[in-house]
Amino acid sequence: MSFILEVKNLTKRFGALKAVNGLSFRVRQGTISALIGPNGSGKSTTFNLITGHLKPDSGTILFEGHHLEGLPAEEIARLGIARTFQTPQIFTHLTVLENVLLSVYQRKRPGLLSSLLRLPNFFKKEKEAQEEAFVYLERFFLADEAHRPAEGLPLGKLRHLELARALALKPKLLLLDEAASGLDPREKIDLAEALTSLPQEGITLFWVEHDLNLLMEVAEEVIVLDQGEKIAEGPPREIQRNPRVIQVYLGEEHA
Ligand SMILES: Nc1ncnc2c1ncn2[C@@H]1O[C@H](COP(=O)(O)OP(=O)(O)OP(=O)(O)O)[C@@H](O)[C@H]1O
Repeated sequence: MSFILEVKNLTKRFGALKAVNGLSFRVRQGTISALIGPNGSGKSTTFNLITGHLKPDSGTILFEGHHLEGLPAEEIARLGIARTFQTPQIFTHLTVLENVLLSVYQRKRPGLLSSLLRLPNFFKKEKEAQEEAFVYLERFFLADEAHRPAEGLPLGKLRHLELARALALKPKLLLLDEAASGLDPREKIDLAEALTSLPQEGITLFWVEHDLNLLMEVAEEVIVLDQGEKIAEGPPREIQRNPRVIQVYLGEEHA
């Protein structure tokens, strides 16, 4: 199996702090891989470097052989990387359906002229886009809420909506930044069920999550960070009994 993402010697400093320090790892295509570590260990910074929201000081990031370092976030998204955020990024003044439609349009980029003139082709494309958006809404249990404003949705629904938006971009790699945070146990199970089938559809998941029990259930490979450095990597069963990982997490509990 090939690697969809290869990170080598990645470093990001904020002043004197090395938030990510000489980090190297690879993510296999078609898997669920997890990135874990205590608070402040560099997980979100790593995600931000991969998606172009931050520029690395040094190191390389290869996505399907393309160098990502230095590329703008929009270009990286176009190559096939989508993400979700710790705080869901939703257009609250738009309806649930419109939020997902934006992603569908972003991918399809219908001809501007045909949209402006509302040519017959425009209405056909509009209908197709709506049908497509509903596929994602149904997948994340949002079809009944399609026409209500996103504002006021409970957190669980907002997380689902953000996932629907991300998947409507048809990414090859989806980075999940605490997608289960704030969800109740039932919602977490629904979320895990909706996400674990994605690798069979060719979508690779790279997942940061504080709920380690959830990740250990779904991930095939786990990378562990501490103070910006990789301290362990391997299948969940090995990671759970790795003395260094246990020490770091015990240290966090007693902090
Ligand atoms: N924009 C920034 N400016 C300055 N320091 C930052 C910035 N972003 C992150 N940091 C610092 O870099 C370190 C790594 O932060 P990061 O958010 O990547 O960790 P994390 O593992 O995602 O943490 P958490 O689990 O709490 O979300 C922390 O010490 C943090 O305070």
